[in-house]
Amino acid sequence: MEVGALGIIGAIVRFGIGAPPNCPQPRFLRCTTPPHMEESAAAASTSTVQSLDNGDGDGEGIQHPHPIRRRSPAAVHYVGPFQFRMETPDNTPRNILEKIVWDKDAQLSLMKERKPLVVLHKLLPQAPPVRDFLGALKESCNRTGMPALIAEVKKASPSRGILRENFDPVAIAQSYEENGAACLSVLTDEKYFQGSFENLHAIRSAGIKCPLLCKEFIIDAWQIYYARSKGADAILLIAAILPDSDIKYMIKICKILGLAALVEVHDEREMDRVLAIDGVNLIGINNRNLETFEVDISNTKRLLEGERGRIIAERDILVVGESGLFTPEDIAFVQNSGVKAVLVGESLIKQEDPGKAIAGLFGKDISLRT
Ligand SMILES: O=P(O)(O)OC[C@@H](O)[C@@H](O)c1c[nH]c2ccccc12
Repeated sequence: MEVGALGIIGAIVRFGIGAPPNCPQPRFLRCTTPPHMEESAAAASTSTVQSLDNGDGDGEGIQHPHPIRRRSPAAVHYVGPFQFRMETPDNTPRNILEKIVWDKDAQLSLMKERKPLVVLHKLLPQAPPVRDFLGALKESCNRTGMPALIAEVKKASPSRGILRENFDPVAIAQSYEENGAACLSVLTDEKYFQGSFENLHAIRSAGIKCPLLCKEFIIDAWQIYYARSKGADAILLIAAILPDSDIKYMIKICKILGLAALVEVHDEREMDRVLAIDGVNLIGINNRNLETFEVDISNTKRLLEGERGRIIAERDILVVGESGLFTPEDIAFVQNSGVKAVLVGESLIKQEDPGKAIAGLFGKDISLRT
């Protein structure tokens, strides 16, 4: 029952009430330990439950500070026969990325109930064999002398709305492949990007040879197994939403499953965190700030300058320039900054034939026909 009376709320805020049974708990990140990972995860001390900032702003309790919080449930307050939830800064998402992650958390609980990890694990032998995502990027880059293309199958986005009304994911994927894409990225988030795991599965089942990146907001190891069961060859790990320990742990799972992990960063701080993690061989620099949607392609250049660029070259890490690439000049700009691959959605998907648009974007035909 809703209580509109500000007076009551004011009184509660002022005087407080006894903590109800489900009062907000300290926030936790939860990461499921798959059955066969238990030992190695423990051995590597990549703990499966990490505490975050306790919220008082003094940094105490921070193990892996990052700005995206997990949802803490709104406290239910009781005033006589009334019951209501109070909106507080703790249970209201601060930006779109946080909202996406909180919604994902809720959806995931349902999906995991329907298909627990032990069940999912048993389905994996039936999944199509993994393809070499990183190898395909390197091969394409060597062949064309230009950044390899990861072309994105993307119907909509929260910043741009619907990008393409007449959306046939398999036809788009085929056209991308014929016209020189090295790999494909398939959005699977339904609520904000109108993607689906069915699209990923359909593309994989249609005989597409390009390795597939499952473009998802991964916050739980369960999703990696699910992506593999639907035919993914690579997954995305977004540094802005994952603590270092989860990134390390998830990279290990990817290794076991033979998947490539594209670790996405947006700023220097995230880049430095990721460079401190062993086993990272594929980094994406997102030119779009996922919290504000601002796009600036010079972000790619900035993050590859100086010491960071040197470390990346020394370790032979392949870097992908992501988002906001529209012209051959944009491609040349990120190539000169040091990327060996680009991830492109909007500028291709909006064209009548997204595959044919590739030659326009690169300023030349990069298909195998040449
Ligand atoms: O459509 P664009 O501007 O070409 O961007 C593609 C891709 O980089 C973008 O979709 C993306 C990059 N990282 C993400 C993380 C989640 C969702 C989407 C993304």
